[in-house]
Amino acid sequence: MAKHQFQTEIGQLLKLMTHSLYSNKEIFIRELISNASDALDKFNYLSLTDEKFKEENWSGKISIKLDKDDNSLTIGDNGIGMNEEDLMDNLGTIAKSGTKAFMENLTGDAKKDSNLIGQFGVGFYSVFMVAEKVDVISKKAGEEQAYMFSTDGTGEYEVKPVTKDEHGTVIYIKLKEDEKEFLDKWRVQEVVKKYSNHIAYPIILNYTEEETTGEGDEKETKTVQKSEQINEATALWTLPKSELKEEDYIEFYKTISHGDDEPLTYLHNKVEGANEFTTLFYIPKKAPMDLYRADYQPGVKLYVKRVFITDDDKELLPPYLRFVRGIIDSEDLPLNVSRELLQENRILANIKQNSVKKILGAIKKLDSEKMEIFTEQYNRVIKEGIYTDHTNKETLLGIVRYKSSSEEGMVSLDDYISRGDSEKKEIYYIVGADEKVLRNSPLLEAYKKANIEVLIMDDEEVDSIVAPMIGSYKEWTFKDITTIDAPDSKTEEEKEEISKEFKPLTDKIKEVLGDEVKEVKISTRLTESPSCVIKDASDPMAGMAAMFAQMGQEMPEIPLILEINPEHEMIKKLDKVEDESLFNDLSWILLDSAKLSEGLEPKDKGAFAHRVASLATKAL
Ligand SMILES: Nc1ncnc2c1ncn2[C@@H]1O[C@H](COP(=O)(O)OP(=O)(O)OP(=O)(O)O)[C@@H](O)[C@H]1O
Repeated sequence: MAKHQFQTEIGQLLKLMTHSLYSNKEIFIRELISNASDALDKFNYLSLTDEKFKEENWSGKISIKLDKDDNSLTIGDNGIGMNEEDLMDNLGTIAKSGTKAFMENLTGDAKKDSNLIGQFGVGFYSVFMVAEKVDVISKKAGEEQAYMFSTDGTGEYEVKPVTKDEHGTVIYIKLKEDEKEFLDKWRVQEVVKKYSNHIAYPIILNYTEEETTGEGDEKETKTVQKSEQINEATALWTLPKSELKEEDYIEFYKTISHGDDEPLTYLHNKVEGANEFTTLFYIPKKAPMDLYRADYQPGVKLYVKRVFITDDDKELLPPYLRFVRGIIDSEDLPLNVSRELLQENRILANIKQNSVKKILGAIKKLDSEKMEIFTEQYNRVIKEGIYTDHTNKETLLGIVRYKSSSEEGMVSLDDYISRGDSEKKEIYYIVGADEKVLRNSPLLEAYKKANIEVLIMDDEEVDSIVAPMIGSYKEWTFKDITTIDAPDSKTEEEKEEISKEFKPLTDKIKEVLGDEVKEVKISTRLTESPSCVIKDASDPMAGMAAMFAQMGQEMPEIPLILEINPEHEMIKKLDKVEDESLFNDLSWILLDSAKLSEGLEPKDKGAFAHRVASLATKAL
């Protein structure tokens, strides 16, 4: 018999499970039933679409057997089953994306780790919280040979051929001494009812009971085998909303998410008419671990008339809604709809469109406390949606939140608008990587002085691409404050006059800085700082910067314009400096310190430091 080593990550996971960081041991039943139900779904589909698997009288069921004498619990299904390779691939390794990240996040802090496990969903391995030894006996539908996968959860497993009549899987669990509660009929029934009541297949509990018959001398006690169905066996989403309680939805969510968290919100809709379908969607409280992985696992399952079709179609919802979990069940799609052609299917396109509207509607309706959680977890993917989903852009703009120069926390665009100038209808923003740098940017000074709110977009990677293409929201135009004239109270004539007055000075600074700046001009946007740099919005490259960033290429250098504050002491004095080398040093310092305030680097950091030191010495 071949012995195999578990993949390293599984070894770690098993250790965690056997030491049971997870307070909720009963969930192993939920996980095994959920796997059985998936296996039944898969066979059900085959039996309806593939001649080879059309069996007379097949009806999927899950059985649970309790054996007190043997101290064991067995869970079986007559589903798709696994062959030798499947057993090793599915149970001996974890292919699931995000596993590595999950393992890396483990800290050894039991409380934190158990939360993480809840989020990760441990599936089959949860059995090791209660098992001393596990045998998985399985026969794949359409194949002759059955196999047994055995392990005691200590790092090794064995696989050997065995005999088994029916296709499907039987999991024999030898319970640890102190886990006898799971041999109790009532306890198991309670757990099944709690989590798996609405699994679509019947769950049959087999157990023994002492039965006494007769009276007096005739009295006889016998152990009798009993068998009863302990769940409702109706898919939850097929039931009318009026029959379902919040806790039903929550427990069902735990089953499909394999976690212990409650969802942030859920929405259940039955659509009737030309196209009939039911959707049940959940928004998790915590973003899935693989949210930013290209190989993320989609969270929505497609059913056709209650027959499972796929859980691996990334097109059921737009990619930016990849955090949504749930079910789409269509009455109109053909059962044998080709999975490759799903994308082009008009019925499905219609369902998708409707689903997106419903999901976004539900998000918009979240109360402020839940919205805060939502923003924390999903703001970034909502921005992705703004960029990619033109149909729903306006709704998504109603959901996205930004930091603000005048308000605490995250603000909505609607709130911004309610505080803004309804004549001008402009939404001001500044993008950069560092919130602190942005908040202290000299470019903000004039806005602060004029009491104008500016959105602080500090998720540069995303915002620098998304913000410039927003255009407008509710007819309010987005304006990047680094590329527009600042608000001020001076008239054009006044500005011209000051510019003229300072022209000799700005010309002289430009001469010193040469090609480092495109232009030096007088600023009306500054109140406290002597200078600032802005990007030249008229440069064709400025408009293309977002495109470069999106293609993952380095941004082309956009020429900078140096603006100086004519009211500032330094500028007033600089106008009178006659010492040429001092004038040069001060000109460079004006530019380099302005760059630093915007999070940009001086061209020659050494020279900058040297100039500052030499000036400081002079000042002493
Ligand atoms: N009863 C079963 N019948 C057939 N295949 C099974 C059965 N139980 C498990 N498997 C296979 O083993 C794989 C691993 O199961 P496991 O519960 O660890 O993870 P999962 O179900 O894929 O993930 P998650 O539990 O997070 O959904 C399953 O994807 C499935 O292919």
